[in-house]
Amino acid sequence: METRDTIFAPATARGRAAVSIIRVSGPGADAALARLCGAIPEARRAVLRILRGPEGDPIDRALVIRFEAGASFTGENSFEIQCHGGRAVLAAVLDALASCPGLRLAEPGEFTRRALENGRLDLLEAEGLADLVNAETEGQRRQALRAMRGALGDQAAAWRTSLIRARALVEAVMDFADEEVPEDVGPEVSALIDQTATAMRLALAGAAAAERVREGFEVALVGAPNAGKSTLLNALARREAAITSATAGTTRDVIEVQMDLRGLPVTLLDTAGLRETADDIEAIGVARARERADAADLRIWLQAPGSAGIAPPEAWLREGDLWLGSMADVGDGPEGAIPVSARTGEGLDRLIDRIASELESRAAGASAVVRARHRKALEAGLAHLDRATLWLGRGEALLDLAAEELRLASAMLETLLGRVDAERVLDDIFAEFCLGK
Ligand SMILES: Nc1nc2c(c(=O)[nH]1)N(C=O)[C@@H](CNc1ccc(C(=O)N[C@@H](CCC(=O)O)C(=O)O)cc1)CN2
Ligand SMILES: Nc1nc2c(ncn2[C@@H]2O[C@H](COP(=O)(O)OP(=O)(O)OP(=O)(O)O)[C@@H](O)[C@H]2O)c(=O)[nH]1
Ligand SMILES: [Mg+2]
Repeated sequence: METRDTIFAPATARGRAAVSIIRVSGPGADAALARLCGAIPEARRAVLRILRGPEGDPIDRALVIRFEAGASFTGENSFEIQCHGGRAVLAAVLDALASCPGLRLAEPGEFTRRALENGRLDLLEAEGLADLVNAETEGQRRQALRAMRGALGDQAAAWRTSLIRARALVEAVMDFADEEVPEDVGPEVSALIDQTATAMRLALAGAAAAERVREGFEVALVGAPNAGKSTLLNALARREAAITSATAGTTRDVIEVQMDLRGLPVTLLDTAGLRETADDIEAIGVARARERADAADLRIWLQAPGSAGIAPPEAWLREGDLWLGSMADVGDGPEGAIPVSARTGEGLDRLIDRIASELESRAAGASAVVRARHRKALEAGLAHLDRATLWLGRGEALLDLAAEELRLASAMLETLLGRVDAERVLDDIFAEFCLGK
């Protein structure tokens, strides 16, 4: 086996902090540890040591934990330094590590990549781990934790087992083609394929919602100029994110504000007021407003009092979209619209409740298929299963084609689990990781 580099990196964010954690992993870990703090401590036990630089000069008094190969996050010999936070201490510890022979700074995600290569976790779990570190809301945290604990991996492994059995049965029939086949395996093969396909379809049905929870829902504020969209955005964001004015046509660019609505990640979009306009720049803004609102998960149409003529276009409001009577402090809005005043705060809580419960009901349908990569692998797998079923219905001469489709369907599940041609996806996935992860 090739000898690997020993890698190190801060595992905590840089900057002023009480404590910083630095990770070191690889065959040279023990030697580096001895150089930095003398005797090698017992494994998995926090010990307090004076860390020393290459000239023996003290750097810090820090906690050190050593992990042995086979019982560490990466699977390799490794150790952690929990030193005082702050730039100078961190820089000095990193310098001391860099001066150890064979040690180099890790690339983002490299510790997890080694954990994966050493079989400590699979690709789906590594992706879940990345999502957990990136999670900003409760909903994202819960979904990522499920993924990290193997939610989709367990299902995919079970589906793969069923498909391998189905293929073995088909191949047995092929091998016995000239002889008497012991029993009719057709019903069992069909049942295995149908059950697997049904379960995969169910998982796919929840993919869109799961991807939304991972990436965030988009909610667009739309309406005529001066309907109060930007003022409402600012009130919901609790900061002056957008310019507001009594001049119609103030907003041109789409303004995005990230929010946490009851644990769900939401990007709220403020858009240009919709109208026919001779102003070229405003017209671009209006086109962008239409485009983004159309693509958003939810549209909130604002209508100010006395603007009866500018109701939302029929085609616009889709199921779950909301219609607001804005500036409720000034006067009544149209019949059926939810009264809201960004000025007095009237109706804002109710509005947030309505948006949150609409998105919650969508998020409730989320499956473990949280990434486009997973969705595509399952879609491809299902297409192979459909073709397998087709060949199976065409008689014994085409059984080899069915067996091949079953093999390809299992291969898609292996891709999902990262067991085959993972290299290509690994670079993409680990590029999103933080340094030190
Ligand atoms: N200080 C510190 N905190 C941390 C981590 C870390 O590496 N260091 N983690 C890192 O991301 C997370 C915890 N995850 C970990 C996962 C596996 C192992 C580990 O040593 N696994 C061994 C032994 C398992 C056991 O004792 O049960 C193994 O899998 O063989 C350690 C941490 C979050 N908190
Ligand atoms: N009284 C009252 N005035 C409001 C309210 N919301 C907005 N306004 C006023 O209405 C005017 C237009 O508000 P904006 O938020 O800029 O309207 P907009 O929909 O973003 O307009 P465009 O960007 O031009 O499309 C401003 O003068 C706001 O102060 C409200 O709830 N009550
Ligand atoms: Mg505006």
